[in-house]
Amino acid sequence: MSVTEPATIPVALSGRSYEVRVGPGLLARLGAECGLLLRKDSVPVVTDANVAALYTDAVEASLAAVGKQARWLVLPAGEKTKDWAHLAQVIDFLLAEGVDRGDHIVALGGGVIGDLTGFAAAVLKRGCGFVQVPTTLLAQVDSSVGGKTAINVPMGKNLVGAFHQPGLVLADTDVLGTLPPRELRAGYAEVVKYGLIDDANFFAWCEAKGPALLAGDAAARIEAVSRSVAAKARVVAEDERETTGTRALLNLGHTFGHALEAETGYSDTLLHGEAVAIGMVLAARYSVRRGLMQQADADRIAAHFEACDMKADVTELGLSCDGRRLADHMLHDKKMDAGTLPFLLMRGIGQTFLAKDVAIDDVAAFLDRELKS
Ligand SMILES: NC(=O)c1ccc[n+]([C@@H]2O[C@H](COP(=O)([O-])OP(=O)(O)OC[C@H]3O[C@@H](n4cnc5c(N)ncnc54)[C@H](O)[C@@H]3O)[C@@H](O)[C@H]2O)c1
Ligand SMILES: O=C(O)C(=O)C[C@@H](O)[C@H](O)[C@H](O)COP(=O)(O)O
Ligand SMILES: [Zn+2]
Repeated sequence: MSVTEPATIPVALSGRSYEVRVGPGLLARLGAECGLLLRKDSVPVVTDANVAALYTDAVEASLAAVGKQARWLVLPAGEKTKDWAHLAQVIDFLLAEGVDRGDHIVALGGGVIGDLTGFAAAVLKRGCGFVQVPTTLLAQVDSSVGGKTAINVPMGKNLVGAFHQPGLVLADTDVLGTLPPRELRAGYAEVVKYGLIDDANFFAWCEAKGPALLAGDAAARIEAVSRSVAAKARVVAEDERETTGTRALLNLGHTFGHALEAETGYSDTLLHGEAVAIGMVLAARYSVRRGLMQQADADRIAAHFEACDMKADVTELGLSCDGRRLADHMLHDKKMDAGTLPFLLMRGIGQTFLAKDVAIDDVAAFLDRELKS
């Protein structure tokens, strides 16, 4: 077991603050770290089949160490699990387990398990507690923090959900060691996002350390997760429910990205983080088209993803649709407001802002050119 102490990052919300603990060895201490949040002898744990195959024993041992027993619900892995049918399955499981409103359940897995279990916790008896134990880079740097929970529906991504904050987040950076390289890269896109939003120094850090992080550098992983969580915690503390526009900054690349995910059917063809990476490059290029950003900055972003062996260009997806079709997907975006769609654009690296004067027809024309170039 590692002796390195975890970093503790508070998410300061009025009256309901919680901690995100980041570091190696946390999974082995799950039971102890949760402490009084776990009130009963049995602890419902929702996970997916890949994670269960790797970490069942560690979780059971850590709970046994504090006299508790895990009760498992193991779901299929993948984005398609974030749907109505699996939501019903989680809720039926929690009801059968006799979960009360004051209890905490455990979401052990990536963003799919976290979003789904968090949403189930939000609606179970009008809200029970939950602990996020994120096991992907994406979930550690982004989805486990901030309380956005949701499922996908045929009309679009995350269209049914709730804001429901976890009671605790435990990000064990050791578990990233078993994550497939493709998933690691997808999660890394959301790390780079924080640099692009408002921290050019962090983007430069990504350029310097990203390849090492992806290759397995443990210190770089801990630093990336800690800095990303701190950045997200600051934004969420300022605008928990995305009402002032501050939290919308976290959506950089997502309007394009979610449209690409919809077009590829939420399949393994395109992971969320992969869509976000391409979406951020598109946002940068569209910002150049509007005369807001230097071409060199947009090129620098694409070059960084390419240096990390990631797709940066939408043409690499081989889509057969046109720009209008992608723009039509965007009309289901939750940022839509009285017929207009605010867009996250950039004046430079680390200078993202919410533009409210973007015409969807112009975006469709831009995408047409990008898809053909
Ligand atoms: N709520 C939010 O704020 C927020 C933020 C970003 C993304 N999201 C959502 O998160 C989802 C994507 O999450 P994700 O990228 O974590 O995908 P995921 O949950 O599907 O996990 C990716 C894959 O990695 C496997 N896996 C997980 N941990 C592992 C480990 N330690 N070792 C080996 N395999 C492991 C999983 O079984 C799965 O096959 C999307 O639905 C996205 O919309 C939500
Ligand atoms: O936490 C947020 O706020 C985000 O926007 C983080 C995103 O990375 C994440 O993908 C989120 O689920 C997207 O939110 P949505 O409101 O566009 O569904
Ligand atoms: Zn995202």
